[in-house]
Amino acid sequence: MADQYSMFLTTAPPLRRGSTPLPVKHQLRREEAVSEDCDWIPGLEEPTTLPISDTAVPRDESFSQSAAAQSSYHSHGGALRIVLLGQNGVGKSSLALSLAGQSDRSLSIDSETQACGEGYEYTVTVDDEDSKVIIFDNWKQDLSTLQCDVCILVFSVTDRRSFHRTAQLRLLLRESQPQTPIILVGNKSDLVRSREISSEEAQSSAMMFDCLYLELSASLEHGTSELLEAAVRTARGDCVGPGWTDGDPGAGRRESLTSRAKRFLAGLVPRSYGRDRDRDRGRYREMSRHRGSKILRQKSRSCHDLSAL
Ligand SMILES: Nc1nc2c(ncn2[C@@H]2O[C@H](COP(=O)(O)OP(=O)(O)OP(=O)(O)O)[C@@H](O)[C@H]2O)c(=O)[nH]1
Repeated sequence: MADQYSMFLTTAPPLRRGSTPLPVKHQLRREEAVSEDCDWIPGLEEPTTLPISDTAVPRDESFSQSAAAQSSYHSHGGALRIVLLGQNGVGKSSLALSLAGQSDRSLSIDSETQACGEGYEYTVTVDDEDSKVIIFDNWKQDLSTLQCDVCILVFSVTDRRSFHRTAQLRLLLRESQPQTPIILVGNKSDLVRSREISSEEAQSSAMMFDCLYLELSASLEHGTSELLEAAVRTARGDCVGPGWTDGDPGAGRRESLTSRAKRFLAGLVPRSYGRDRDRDRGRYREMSRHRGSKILRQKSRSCHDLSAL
């Protein structure tokens, strides 16, 4: 009995002060515990207490270790490396193929990535500038060793779990790859009836993580050219933030946390509220000018113009 007790003492984990922040992996587990509809990804449950930079990275089918090349784009002849990450079945492969069909270059498989059975290399022209691009749709390396110029996190708008998965991936990336720019992509926008994630929800989420959100359909090739352009600009370092629009003079500047928070809150208010209020005010002024305020004071009983009530 005494031996058992001493064994317990030697193997028990060290006590953690309440004020000590939990490792990200544990935070994610806690998040799962309080979330009703977010299933935990089995690959993240591997028993380990090592820091995330060592082992605590997702290991689903897209994340198994491999000896594939992992050098930065500088050692890839200046090619911009774009990686697609996301839950299985969200359409990463379809998207990679669709992106490959979006430029006027001849598609070819890069010799190095061909050996890994993944990756498409081609040249694309964005903003009158040619760029060599390599797209990986099935990154098989440890996430902490990921070296790319932009990371596209893909979820399916018809699958809430895949949306939560991108949130988990964003946390892991921010932890291990804080400099890697991220673009959030909601795929399968063509499946309107089975949609589970609204554009507003995804947009708000993207704002909180300071990344661009794009919605598209890889099957219909709708929105994929916009994604390719945004990915190339981001990879080049031409900042494409959440508030970025084509030709925006503010492009390249980082938005302050305050204005991001404001826009996030604005996204939570029903969009029609402000519009309708302004429209009604405008209508009131218009009517006052043409018909006189006397008419407005008479409340209409007509069902055709409820705004007069
Ligand atoms: N309706 C619709 N279906 C899509 C779209 N994109 C992909 N799919 C379908 O979703 C399924 C999964 O697509 P994949 O491209 O294999 O998804 P993946 O993320 O690469 O999956 P894994 O290789 O398992 O990681 C396929 O049946 C595709 O045809 C889309 O935009 N709309």
